[in-house]
Amino acid sequence: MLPWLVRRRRSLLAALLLACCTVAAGVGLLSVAGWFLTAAFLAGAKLAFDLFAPSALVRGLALARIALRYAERVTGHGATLDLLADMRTAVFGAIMRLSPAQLAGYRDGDLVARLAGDIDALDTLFLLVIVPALTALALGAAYSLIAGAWLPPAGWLILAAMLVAACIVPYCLARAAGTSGRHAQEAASAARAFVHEAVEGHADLAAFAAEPRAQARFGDAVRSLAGTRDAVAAAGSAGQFVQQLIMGLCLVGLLWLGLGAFRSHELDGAVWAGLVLGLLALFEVLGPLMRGAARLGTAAAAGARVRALLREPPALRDVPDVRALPPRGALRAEGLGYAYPGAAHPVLAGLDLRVEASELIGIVGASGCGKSTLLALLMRIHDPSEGEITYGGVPIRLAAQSELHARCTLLSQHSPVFLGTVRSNLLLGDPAADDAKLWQALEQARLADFVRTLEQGLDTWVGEAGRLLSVGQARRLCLARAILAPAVVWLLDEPTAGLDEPTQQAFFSDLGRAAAGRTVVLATHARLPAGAVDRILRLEGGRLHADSP
Ligand SMILES: Nc1ncnc2c1ncn2[C@@H]1O[C@H](COP(=O)(O)OP(=O)(O)OP(=O)(O)O)[C@@H](O)[C@H]1O
Repeated sequence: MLPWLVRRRRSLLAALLLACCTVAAGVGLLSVAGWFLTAAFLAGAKLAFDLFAPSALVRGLALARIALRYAERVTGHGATLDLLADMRTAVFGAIMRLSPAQLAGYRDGDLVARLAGDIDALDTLFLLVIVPALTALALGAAYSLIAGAWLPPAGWLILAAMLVAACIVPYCLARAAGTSGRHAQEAASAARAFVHEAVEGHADLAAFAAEPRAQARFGDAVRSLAGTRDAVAAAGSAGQFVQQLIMGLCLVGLLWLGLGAFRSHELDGAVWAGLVLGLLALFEVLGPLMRGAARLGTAAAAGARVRALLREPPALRDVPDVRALPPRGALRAEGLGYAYPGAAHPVLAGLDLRVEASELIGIVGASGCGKSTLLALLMRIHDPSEGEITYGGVPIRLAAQSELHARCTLLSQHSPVFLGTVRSNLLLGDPAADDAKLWQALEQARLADFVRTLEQGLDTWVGEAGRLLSVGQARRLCLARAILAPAVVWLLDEPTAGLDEPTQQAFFSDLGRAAAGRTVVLATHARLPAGAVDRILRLEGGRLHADSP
């Protein structure tokens, strides 16, 4: 967290300073009040005591403490929220750098857990550990000096008690609660991931009557979470107990040392009362520290999970000196080979392909023969194990990924509909598109008639993952988005899946017109009407073979 803490150092230091001032005002208030009341009582008989200055000081310190506490809370929480926002932005950026294949390695919901729960757990560190520990040490040292000036052994006693209570006890507590904290964080993340999966697969859980089993598994997950949290809370309570014990012993020590000094007339009775009450106020700072130390194990586990994500190197990086891609050009693959990690056989082996600019190519083949894999390689979602892909003569692995993705767009079987409206989903393809252009794309994707029937038209809410649309409508929405993208190469993977036969045929018949001079590589199982594409290739045995159109 150090780089983020350094970046927000001004507001964090301000929060720390305000916390020190607040505790100092509290200690001052109780010390002065204790001294004042005792001195006034002792002077009562003599009737010669200045009441005005000390009572003004007490009121001043009381008001200052309230104002400082407010300012400290506002600054401290503001700084922490900024810190959390910085971390979330960085983690989101780290997720975005990863390739789809790398992201597929994370359990559904786990990334959300890292972005939300893990980062939340880290906010413990500043407010509940760093601030109270530093405040306790700074003010403990200052108070020991003040007390030491009146009564030297009391100074040493307070210093020793603060060191033990602010450093040694929290350290031991953090160690004792570390394992339970880690388990608590893992259990919380598992429970989140479980909810995510259950919502995603709800229809299937219902269809297979698996809801009671899911319920039971979720019950186990949250019971294990409660158990680990109990252990963390128990460690925190033990820490508080030890802290109270140290505080009590220190207080008894101060009373005993003060009594000796009072009897031998080395210490004024009022000062003695002031020192005792001030010490009580000083110990207040340790309360949050014990709670924070108990949660350090959780924070450490959360930190490790976030760090692992931030440090995961992206599978695909731009080379240092990227080569510019021409605006248009032929797409070529030579000797292409690809095997999924751990697979016994390669999906593609020695595949050659040449698609001229503006050419429409259809790729057919049995399910599982590698059509989607080929399109993913052309889009550089993975790099081939063998061979080279070029666009306009430039190897795509030497080009900037952003430039390649500006040239090529992929409509895959897994293209998502995002939470939002028809319009917001379409604007992803072309953020500057006006309504006329959006309707034109909907027409080409054969979705315009349906959208016209909707009361709110383009501004109709499509729900999470397009749940308010049928599968076919969702695919057509993704297709319209691809049509809107300024890319000159369309890689279409089963674009008509979920459409009825007449609509499929109409889509293919319109494809040439919709593509309007773009290069199209279309993978499909559907029957292609005559003239829909310029050439049809069959993918078989990892290679492409000519097929009759
Ligand atoms: N992420 C993956 N990890 C491991 N193997 C994979 C992965 N994706 C696909 N495969 C395997 O690679 C092979 C080719 O899959 P691919 O999806 O490219 O075929 P396809 O021709 O598009 O199939 P379909 O027509 O059914 O969509 C299949 O045997 C599949 O099991």
